[in-house]
Amino acid sequence: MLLYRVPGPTCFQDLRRVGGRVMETYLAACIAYGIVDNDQEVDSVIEEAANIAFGPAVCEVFANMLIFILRGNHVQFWERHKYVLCEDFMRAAGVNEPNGRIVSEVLLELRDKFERHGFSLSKSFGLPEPEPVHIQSRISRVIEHETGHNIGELEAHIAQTECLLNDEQRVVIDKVMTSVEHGHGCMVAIDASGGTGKTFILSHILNRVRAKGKVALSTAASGIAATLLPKGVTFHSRTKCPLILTDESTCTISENDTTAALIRMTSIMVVDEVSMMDRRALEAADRTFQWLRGSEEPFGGITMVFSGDWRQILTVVPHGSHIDIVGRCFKSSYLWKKK
Ligand SMILES: Nc1ncnc2c1ncn2[C@@H]1O[C@H](COP(=O)(O)OP(=O)(O)OP(=O)(O)O)[C@@H](O)[C@H]1O
Repeated sequence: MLLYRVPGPTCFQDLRRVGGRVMETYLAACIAYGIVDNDQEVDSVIEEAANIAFGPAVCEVFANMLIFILRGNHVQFWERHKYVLCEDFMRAAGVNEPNGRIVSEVLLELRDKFERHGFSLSKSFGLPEPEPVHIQSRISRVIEHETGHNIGELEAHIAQTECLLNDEQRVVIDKVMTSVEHGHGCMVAIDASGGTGKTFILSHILNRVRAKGKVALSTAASGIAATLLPKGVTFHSRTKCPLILTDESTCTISENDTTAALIRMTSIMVVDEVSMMDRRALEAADRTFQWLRGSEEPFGGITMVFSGDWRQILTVVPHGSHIDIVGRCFKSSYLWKKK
């Protein structure tokens, strides 16, 4: 709303500037401009969101309200909208009233969103923390998703692709499997032209590691690339890597959350289309994994497989020169010098 009203803002503070005075909140700026009448408008945003979106998306709107708009009255705001936030989770669980588990599910959802921006449920907003028993059950579900594979199906798939592999593909797979089996924590990069079988190799490796009962995380730089990998998700979603990066960034994973538990159990992580990624995202993951796993090895000793084609799209650096773009690519990361 403010972007429509404020001409030529160059920073977020400009959006809150009304007649030379910087208002404390975006809501106060909206009220001063007469765009919204009062706090009730904020309530109606949540109600409107609940009519057109589902659970996690409504939680996203609620979290953004707390982070960017509301100043104070967070607990009352939570109490007023708790039921609406729980509705979708209640439907999924087949219950009519929000119970402890449902409320904890919503709080966990909100906690993830707050942590992405460096906030916490209780310290920043005074909201209750999810009950430990429900945190544990969520951890078990996520871990079950990453470990509960149909071994028979995996083995059949491995047998089918094993005989198709060419010599070059076998060299890469052997190197990676040796690292996983002996816990070497190697960093392996596959750089080859489009259509030469990079994703094919990654899928084969993932299947082989999973068939051995180990945790193999499959990620890619983009959502589309992630759909081509078995149980693939985006790198940002799996590692909770921030969107705005600096050379000191870390991922917003807290010591006791679900992702932390999963990272500690992980033997291998693959990252497809790495050529499109900002090296600082991978360096943030490196720092975070080292801390979570208490190891100074790159990525805390997890075997990492990076795949990409540097002849295709590279990292986007707005208004950047060739030197800036090359400097942001993962090829320029200090991580390669360490290993
Ligand atoms: N050894 C192989 N035997 C049979 N088919 C293969 C082999 N290696 C790759 N393929 C097939 O080749 C096609 C292209 O492979 P793939 O998608 O893995 O390439 P890619 O290098 O990841 O491409 P891009 O860079 O465009 O993502 C796929 O259909 C894959 O199944």
